[in-house]
Amino acid sequence: MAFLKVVPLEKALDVVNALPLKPKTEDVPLEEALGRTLAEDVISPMDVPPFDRATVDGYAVRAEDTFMASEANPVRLRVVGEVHAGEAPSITVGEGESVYISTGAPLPKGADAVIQFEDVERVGNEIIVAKPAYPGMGVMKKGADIPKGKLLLKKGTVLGFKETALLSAVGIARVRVFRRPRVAVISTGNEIVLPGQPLNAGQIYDINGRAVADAVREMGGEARFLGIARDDLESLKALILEAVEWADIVVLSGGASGGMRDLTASIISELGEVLIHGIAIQPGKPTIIGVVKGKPVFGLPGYPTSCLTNFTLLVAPLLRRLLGREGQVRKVRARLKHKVFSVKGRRQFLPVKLERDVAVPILKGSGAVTSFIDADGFIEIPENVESLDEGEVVEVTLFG
Ligand SMILES: Nc1nc2c(c(=O)[nH]1)N[C@H]1C(S)=C(S)[C@@H](COP(=O)(O)OP(=O)(O)OC[C@H]3O[C@@H](n4cnc5c(N)ncnc54)[C@H](O)[C@@H]3O)O[C@H]1N2
Ligand code: MOO
Repeated sequence: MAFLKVVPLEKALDVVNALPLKPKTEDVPLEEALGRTLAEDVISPMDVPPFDRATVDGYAVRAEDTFMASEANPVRLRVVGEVHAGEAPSITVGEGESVYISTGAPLPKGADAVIQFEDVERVGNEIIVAKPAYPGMGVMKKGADIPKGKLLLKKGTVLGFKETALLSAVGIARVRVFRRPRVAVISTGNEIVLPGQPLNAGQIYDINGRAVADAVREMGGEARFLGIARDDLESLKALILEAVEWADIVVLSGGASGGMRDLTASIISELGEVLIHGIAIQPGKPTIIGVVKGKPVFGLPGYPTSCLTNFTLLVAPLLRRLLGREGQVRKVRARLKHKVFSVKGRRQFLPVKLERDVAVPILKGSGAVTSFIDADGFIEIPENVESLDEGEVVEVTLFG
């Protein structure tokens, strides 16, 4: 077991990458697919529209019958029937004929255009056409919207309302998606109280429990907040054991004082194995990565900004792997608003706010929750770099 034997971030990421977690997939009904990630490409099984369809209410005609039509010499066409949306017309439009058609109805055989009713004069059983129609006028061709066989959505796509609309259009009722990774979340500390309860002297509200659980949900995972473990061995042990029964990943945060971090680490090593205890990063040095009953258990620092930065660095990649979204990290380039100094020997992840293409460093420190909340992302300052200059181009990794 490695008690606070600080390792470089690369080593910690290697350990995370080597964790034996594989994405699982499941079929879900379309009405439950919103926010899920596609586990396979979706090809259109049909043409949309499935038939040549009138786009206006009017008269289906053979365009060539109207080519000579003009105000001076209008063409008269006999109306030989009607076709409405939802019907399958058996009627055929012959030379000199037309059929009344409503928007959305299939074009009858023989016809190749629809003239909207405003543009003709109906006299008894005839229409008077004073302007030529052209083939395809007033018609949406079969497959013009979505052709059969088209690649509609790629594996790894997160389904939003546009995507579920597209799936509806082609009649797909079930989709294969990645199973939501299950993350159990535990806060620790005698001073931590759930919002809604009164604060006694020395107490503060739990931020990390809510934040980690909701970050997991926002990413598409399933989170269960198991509560706050008091700083005693048995209470924490019981919660970790409960967590590994259900979860794919367990995330703990905090623990009053350095002593508690050791307590968390010794419980993990008693129940399983501690793989990492201490990473040369700022914030987030006192981070633990362990395994209990085959499930990864992360012990993140108590400071909310440290906790959430390390969630982003270590836990989020694992969630992306399970969600089939590897590599979907958004980065932008920006210019640093002013000079900043860094901690030597630790790689620093400095929260920044973006104002157009300018990155404004947030210097409240990891003890402030607003360091994280006000930030749009963070910049990375290598261990051997002590400062970055005003105007320097930096790469900002965006949160969320
Ligand atoms: N002597 C030293 N003290 C500290 C050092 C150090 O190097 N030497 N490092 C500081 C840094 S950096 C961090 S990060 C923290 C890490 O401490 P722990 O991970 O053991 O966490 P705690 O001590 O429990 O908590 C730190 C801080 O965060 C608050 N906290 C904890 N959990 C929550 C929660 N769920 N929601 C909101 N806030 C939480 C807790 O009350 C503490 O104020 O250690 C520093 N000290
Ligand atoms: O290690 Mo603490 O997480 O620097 O803020």
